[in-house]
Amino acid sequence: MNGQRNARNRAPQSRADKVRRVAYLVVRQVNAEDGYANLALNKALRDHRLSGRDAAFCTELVHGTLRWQGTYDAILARCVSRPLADLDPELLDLLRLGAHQLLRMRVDSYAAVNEMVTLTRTEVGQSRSGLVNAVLRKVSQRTFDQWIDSVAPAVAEDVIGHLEIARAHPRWVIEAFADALGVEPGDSLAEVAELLAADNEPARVTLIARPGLADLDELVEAGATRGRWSPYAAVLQGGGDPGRIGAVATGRAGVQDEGSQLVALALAAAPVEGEDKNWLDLCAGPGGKAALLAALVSERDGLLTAVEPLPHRADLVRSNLRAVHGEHEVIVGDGTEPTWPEASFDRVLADVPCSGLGALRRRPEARWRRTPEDVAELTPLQEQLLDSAIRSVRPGGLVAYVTCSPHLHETRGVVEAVLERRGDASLVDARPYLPDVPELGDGPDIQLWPHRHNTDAMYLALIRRDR
Ligand SMILES: C[S@@+](CC[C@H](N)C(=O)[O-])C[C@H]1O[C@@H](n2cnc3c(N)ncnc32)[C@H](O)[C@@H]1O
Repeated sequence: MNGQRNARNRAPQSRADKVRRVAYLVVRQVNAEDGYANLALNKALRDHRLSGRDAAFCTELVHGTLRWQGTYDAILARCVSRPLADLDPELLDLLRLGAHQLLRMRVDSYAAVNEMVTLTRTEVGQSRSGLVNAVLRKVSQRTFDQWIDSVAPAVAEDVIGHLEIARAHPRWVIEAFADALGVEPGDSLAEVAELLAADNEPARVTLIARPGLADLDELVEAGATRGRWSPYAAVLQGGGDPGRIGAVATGRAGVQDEGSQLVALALAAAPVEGEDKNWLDLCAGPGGKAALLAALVSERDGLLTAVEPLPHRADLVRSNLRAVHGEHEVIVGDGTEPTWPEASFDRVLADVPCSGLGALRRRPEARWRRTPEDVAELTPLQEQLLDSAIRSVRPGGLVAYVTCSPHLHETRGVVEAVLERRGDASLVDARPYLPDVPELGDGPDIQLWPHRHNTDAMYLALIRRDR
């Protein structure tokens, strides 16, 4: 134990050593404490003052290792003589980091093995470095594709089992995606495979020039390129810190996936008869869609009410709304227990808490952490929130039910159950309100996809309250 503590205090040898050590500490934190990779990584980059190429290398190490964890575990299981569950978790994370460098990064094998052996020595002790050396040397003897051929089931025997390893997604997630894409038993899974590949690419940083507050040209001048369908979207090619752009720093612009912009724009574009000044965002935190809706309703001389139960997320909503004209209200409260009279609003957004299976590009660890039970636990709340949204809208008004998950239990399952139970609201075809966006499906609802639209897999159902 003392040896370990002393070893930990030893200063890392070189720059590359230092970056690998930071990546190891982040992966450890994520796996040991159920941490969020993005939060832990950003903090570590700041604390250790890593920037530029070092930050990029560290990010790829952390994100890649976590994203491909299931695949690396299948490969490592072939290279370690005992069950992986019997290894110290620290050692397993070091091996995963080594496997990622050897199989999916252009790191020289000799350097990758040596650096990981040195890191093992300083982080867990000399006695384990021999095992890391031996295992990583075995890993380095094959390419990624050769390992997949060796450890994944053959496509002809078990195509989902093959994708599970070759594309690093749990079986239940692949099955849920296949269902949502309408794949029938016996159909090809080629499109599912495309989707899984898209999930393994980091998402681009997309910005929004909030309507009436910032001009898209401002973002373009700062190096972004125009989005494809949202008139307010711009993509920061090559990433970079959006906070350096003045319009983002002041809240006139923000960071928001184009899919997230599109579903809010569809809600705003669909016609309602009569007054159109009171809009509600029932699940508002952190406030990306709230800021867009508030900017749009301000242009109609109306106001947005935003509801969020978690105080720190309600603060984020306030911050996102800070540049928008008008006295928009943020209520810290539970959307299932309205403090406002029934039928108070002309338009309501219910962007409900969900499994997030549509945003796996952004959260590298999430796919291994989520379970089918999470989905089952969320659907009653999703139904209550949709029910509350319909109660809150006036007859003739519109509700947008939105998830960043394509899982059918969270999307159509919830909508069908609530509409059937209530009997006073009906689906509106949402597709005409995103006229330029291709491949929206058979309607009346809309499902966006990373592999088709290069957005998160956002789902939208537009619902009109009939009476
Ligand atoms: C998918 S996020 C919303 C994202 C947001 N619309 C945006 O674009 O930034 C769902 C939000 O619902 C909140 N939430 C959870 N339970 C809720 C409840 N009972 N009523 C209202 N909001 C709830 C969560 O805290 C979370 O902030």
